Amino acid sequence: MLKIAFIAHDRKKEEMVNFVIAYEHVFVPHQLYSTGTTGTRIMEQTKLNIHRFRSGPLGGDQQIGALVADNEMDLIVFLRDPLMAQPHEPDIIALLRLCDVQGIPVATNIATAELLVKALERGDFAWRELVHKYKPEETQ
Ligand SMILES: O=C(CO)COP(=O)(O)O
Repeated sequence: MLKIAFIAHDRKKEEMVNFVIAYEHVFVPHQLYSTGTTGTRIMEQTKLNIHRFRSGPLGGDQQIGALVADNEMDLIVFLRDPLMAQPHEPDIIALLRLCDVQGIPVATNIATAELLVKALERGDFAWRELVHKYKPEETQ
């Protein structure tokens, strides 16, 4: 079971919901997380159970970032709006930076999200199970 997070900016929420509906069967066995409003929208349209953090502007990206910092998160689908300024831009950059620090697969557009979910479906994320199994004591 992997930990997967969904985050979408407002003008990307419909795309996110459609994406999750299309691959609901792939996500079912995993532990799912999201920022506040994104999770609400997904849960309204699917049968998935998602742990919702705060809304992005209220710290949700940072809460997911905390799991990334501990190398706990396995996959993030973060559909960003590249054409709209966000009040919490520093939080967004911080989350993406931490993904790069830990080497966490993160999709910031739907094309990459599709490729990653197909990789997930094929079992290409088995290496993440090994990361958890052999995580050094001091980082647990
Ligand atoms: O702003 C967000 C990510 O930066 C998303 O937050 P919401 O899912 O609460 O809209």
